[in-house]
Amino acid sequence: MLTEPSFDLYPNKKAGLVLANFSGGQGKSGVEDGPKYMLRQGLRQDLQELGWTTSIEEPLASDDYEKRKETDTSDVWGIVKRPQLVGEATKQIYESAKKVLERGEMPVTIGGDHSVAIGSIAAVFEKHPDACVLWIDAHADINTPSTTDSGNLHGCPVSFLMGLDSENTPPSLQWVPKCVKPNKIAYIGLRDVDAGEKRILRENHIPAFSMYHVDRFGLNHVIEMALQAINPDGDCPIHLSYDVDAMDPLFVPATGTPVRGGLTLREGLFVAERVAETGKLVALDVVEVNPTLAVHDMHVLDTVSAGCAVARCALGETLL
Ligand SMILES: NC(=[NH2+])NCCC[C@H](N)C(=O)O
Ligand SMILES: [Mn+2]
Ligand SMILES: [Mn+2]
Repeated sequence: MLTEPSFDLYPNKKAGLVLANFSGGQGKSGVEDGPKYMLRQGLRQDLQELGWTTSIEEPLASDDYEKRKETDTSDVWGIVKRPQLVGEATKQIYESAKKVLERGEMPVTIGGDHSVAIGSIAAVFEKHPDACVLWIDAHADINTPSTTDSGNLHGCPVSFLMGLDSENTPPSLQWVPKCVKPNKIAYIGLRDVDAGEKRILRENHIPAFSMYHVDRFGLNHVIEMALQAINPDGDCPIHLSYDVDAMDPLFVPATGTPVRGGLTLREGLFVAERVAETGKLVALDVVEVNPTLAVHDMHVLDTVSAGCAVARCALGETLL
């Protein structure tokens, strides 16, 4: 018995694909090609077959961010790499996601590295201040400019959205609204969390479920606990920010920071299906697909298909 998912916020089933072809939040190139590969894999047709009308936004089309990433070596702020580039790109993504929301469409942001969620989440909270975030990831991405070891901003988006350590926010990211409260974000899939991040999670009492919790309680129960923590009455819009590295590299090999011991492909899709079932999905990010890092074609296909499947499941694909 399968229930046809309803999408309370989008009764007309309209979605806007925000192509966030951006790699500046980390060092490796190739993740900017995620959107291109996922579209080539048929993502747009897939969603249309599920009954969604889709539009496309290309917020980064007017500037060559990849070129600037290669050439502008002066874009640093202490240890933080490319704050100017990330600040500008995420602002563009924010503007596009806002347009999509204003048209009554669901922003489906296709990365790109996970820094792009700064833009999509900022836009969602502006329109829906009561929203909550489910962050599916091997990583917490909650480093601040003071705690980051890598200086990569894809490891920091949550800290900016929460306004943590805001006196150390690079000027180019000071536009980011401090919109996410600690009881409005939950994590599932964590297994590579930096020491400073663990401290932040603990001090702010952020509900964070690692792979240990998935094994201890089972994924179904973990999802219920996560939703209960951030959305106890079940009536808040849910932003699903999905880093494909939450799934095990066996299933999703072509990603920049793979960590073994992750969710199976089925578990990864179940999370998205369960969120669809709530009827409260307000926005989706699918990030960190990096086709360049595949060592053979099968890796590309596995990773890109997994990313597309996450989007289909979140937007209501059922297993009839
Ligand atoms: N979105 C990601 N894949 N993030 C990985 C972050 C890794 C590490 N914690 C860092 O700060 O650099
Ligand atoms: Mn990750
Ligand atoms: Mn991430």
